[in-house]
Amino acid sequence: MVAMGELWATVGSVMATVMFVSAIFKQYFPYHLWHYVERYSHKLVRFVYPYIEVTFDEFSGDRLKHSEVFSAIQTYLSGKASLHASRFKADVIKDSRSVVLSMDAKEEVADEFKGVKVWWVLGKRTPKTQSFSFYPASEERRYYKLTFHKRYRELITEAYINHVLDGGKAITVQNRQRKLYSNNPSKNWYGWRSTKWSHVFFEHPATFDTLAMETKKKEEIKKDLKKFSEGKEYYAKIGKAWKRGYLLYGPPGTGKSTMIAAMANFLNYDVYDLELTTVKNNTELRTLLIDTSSKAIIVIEDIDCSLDLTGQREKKKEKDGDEEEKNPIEKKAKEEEDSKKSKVTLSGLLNFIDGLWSACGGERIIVFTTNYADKLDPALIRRGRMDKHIEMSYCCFEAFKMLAKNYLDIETHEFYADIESLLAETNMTPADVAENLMPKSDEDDVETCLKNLIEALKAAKEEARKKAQEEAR
Ligand SMILES: Nc1ncnc2c1ncn2[C@@H]1O[C@H](COP(=O)(O)OP(=O)(O)OP(=O)(O)O)[C@@H](O)[C@H]1O
Ligand SMILES: [Mg+2]
Repeated sequence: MVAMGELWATVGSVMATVMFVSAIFKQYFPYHLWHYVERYSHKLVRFVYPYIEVTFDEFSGDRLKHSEVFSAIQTYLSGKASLHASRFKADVIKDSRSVVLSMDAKEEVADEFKGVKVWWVLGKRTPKTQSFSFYPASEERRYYKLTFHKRYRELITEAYINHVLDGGKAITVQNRQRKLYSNNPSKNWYGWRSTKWSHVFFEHPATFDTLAMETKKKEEIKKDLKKFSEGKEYYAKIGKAWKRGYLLYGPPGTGKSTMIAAMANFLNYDVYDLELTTVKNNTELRTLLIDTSSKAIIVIEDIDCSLDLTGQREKKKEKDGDEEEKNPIEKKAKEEEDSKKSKVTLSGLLNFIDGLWSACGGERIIVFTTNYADKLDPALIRRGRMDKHIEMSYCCFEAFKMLAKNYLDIETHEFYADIESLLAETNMTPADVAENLMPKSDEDDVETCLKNLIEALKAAKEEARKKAQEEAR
């Protein structure tokens, strides 16, 4: 197969030389005669060399932009190259833990599509311009050359090339190292605007398998997320921006942040952790939104604490104003402090969630978390903005069984009946249950851990009883 490709490549080069030589002769031929020579020489080339060649350059148009098509082909061929080629170039991905092999220059890789054979070669050319460049290495331009029989022109130029591009993009998404972004304060200490988001690699290990909650609820959320991520056409059909809002509410330690990590891992999305208090105003909030990518979860944690979004801001200001008039020095200091505070308003935030700009980019999930859902302005969490409200509750027996399976590798135990009845009578968060299930030393076995949990549950029950008694008095 390789030899075949090489043979035709040689024939191709001979033909190219013939064309080149004839181009030189062109100057010495009368025009009307040359016209015939050219026509017949092309016919001859097509007859002898029945193959079509298509090249895909590494840089598109302005040379500064990497061609997405070239990258997709490169990724697609990396799998094929590992099977056929003998010289590779290795690239490290996924935080140095895996290596992708791609074909080296001049190496040929054959592929087959619907029974039709095609050949790919990675080539390099150096432009013969004398222009000065700061980046000498970038002068070298790489390209992929695809060769196939002209009989299959339609199949290859349409179906096969689409197949390669889709395949390449799918592999890129799979290998993508996801990122966790956080918004930077609006100015850095030089006084000029710094970049809007900074990121680290997202490596939270939480998944829906490790998340303890009732199976029915968990499956419902997974189904909802899957439907959303596959709903591009549906959202377009109903004329809605492709985004979905989730409100996660519940006491501290019930797994709200863990759930966000599980969602991101489930969907393979990036996470943008938005700290609202450092956003200066509504305009900056919008700029941040525009700068988020698609396939992302935008998170605003503890929304009730982030800003005064309950409409109380104006009243407070008026009250403060009375005091400040009496004390001009303090007034200046207060003004300075106020200027540093976020001026994001409720309407700015609502606009962020479902204003016209919110549709830019698409495929985005917005998650709010709060410990007190009833403290929030109803406008902020009405359906349509926050489409799904999920209560993260205290640990139930079903959630406990999941934690025990994950932490202790057990499905059942003679203590389970006691634990079930204690959990039904006591409120304990999954975070506390998990903490008790963790062995504290090498000597701690399953039984010790479960006993620790039972003791903690009994203590919590006793405490709750005393508290209720005191309140009744
Ligand atoms: N439902 C759960 N399933 C598995 N682990 C959990 C769960 N809830 C809590 N945990 C464990 O408890 C720790 C704290 O949970 P997490 O940070 O998700 O709580 P939270 O609801 O976000 O709390 P807060 O309101 O204080 O932000 C996590 O590291 C996780 O290990
Ligand atoms: Mg949290």
